[in-house]
Amino acid sequence: MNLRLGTRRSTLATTQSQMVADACTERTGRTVELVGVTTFGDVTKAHLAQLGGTGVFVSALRDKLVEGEIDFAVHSLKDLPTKQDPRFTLAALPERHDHRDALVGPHKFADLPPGARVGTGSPRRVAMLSALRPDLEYVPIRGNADTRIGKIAAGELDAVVLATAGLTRLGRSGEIAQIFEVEELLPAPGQGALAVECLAGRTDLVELLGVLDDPRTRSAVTAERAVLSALEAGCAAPVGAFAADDGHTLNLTAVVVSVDGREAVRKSAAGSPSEAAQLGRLLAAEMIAEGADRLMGEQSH
Ligand SMILES: NCc1[nH]cc(CCC(=O)O)c1CC(=O)O
Repeated sequence: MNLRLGTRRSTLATTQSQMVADACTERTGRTVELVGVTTFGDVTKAHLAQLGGTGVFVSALRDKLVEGEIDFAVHSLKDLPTKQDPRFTLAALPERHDHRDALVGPHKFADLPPGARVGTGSPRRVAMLSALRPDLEYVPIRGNADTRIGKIAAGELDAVVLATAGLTRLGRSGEIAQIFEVEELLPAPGQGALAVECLAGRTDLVELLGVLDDPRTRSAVTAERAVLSALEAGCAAPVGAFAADDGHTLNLTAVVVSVDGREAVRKSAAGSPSEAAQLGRLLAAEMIAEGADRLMGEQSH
């Protein structure tokens, strides 16, 4: 019997889901059918920061898992709330794509003239880019990559900032003017990684889908998300984190930035990949001791 894979209907989401479906068929021999699901995040026009950013793209897919209308779902990991929901399990975290953020538009970031308009819906991107170029105008935008990039041609914006992974999956990496290095712009925790989720009780599926899991991706994003969770920050908070697992050591860096980009608490730590969650929690505790929660607190009201 076909496996039913639930996916948001955006081009990026269906492209990502089809990639997972193809890998699943290739490795298990099972046929996978994509089932489109509309989520609240897809239909609301509100800015993510107003929505809190967490779960608006996820809950409708999870409802379909519970109702048995789909067997598993593919999310962008960075859209998945860090709060554990015991009904579900991450059966696989496939090998991560590029984790970095990209600038789309005719100019490199340093060449944008003062006052140039840069479109992004992410408080994290605004805070970190403001630290580099406080003289630019950061414009909140919503919608899919096509809509956002279209605003440049329409003359509404001079540039937009999007995830490299999303652009690459959409076949639009040719439009990237610059990829920001993590030293300039630390990515969202889990950015570039996909999450293959099913009901925790479906042990048959957990085992079958486990063939798609990449252990180094899992340890890295586990540490990144542990930082986010320990800071009690949502997906829309100005928190960046990136970890790399070379097979022996997990190297983690995280930052909390004030909205205006003027203050930041940035720290790094290294540890065993098998203790990724603890590494993230310990680093978050050190960051809070250095005032990260004060910066976080400023966001909350
Ligand atoms: N809801 C936004 C979102 N969620 C995941 C991605 C990119 C793909 C990824 O991180 O895997 C994006 C778009 C963006 O940040 O440009």
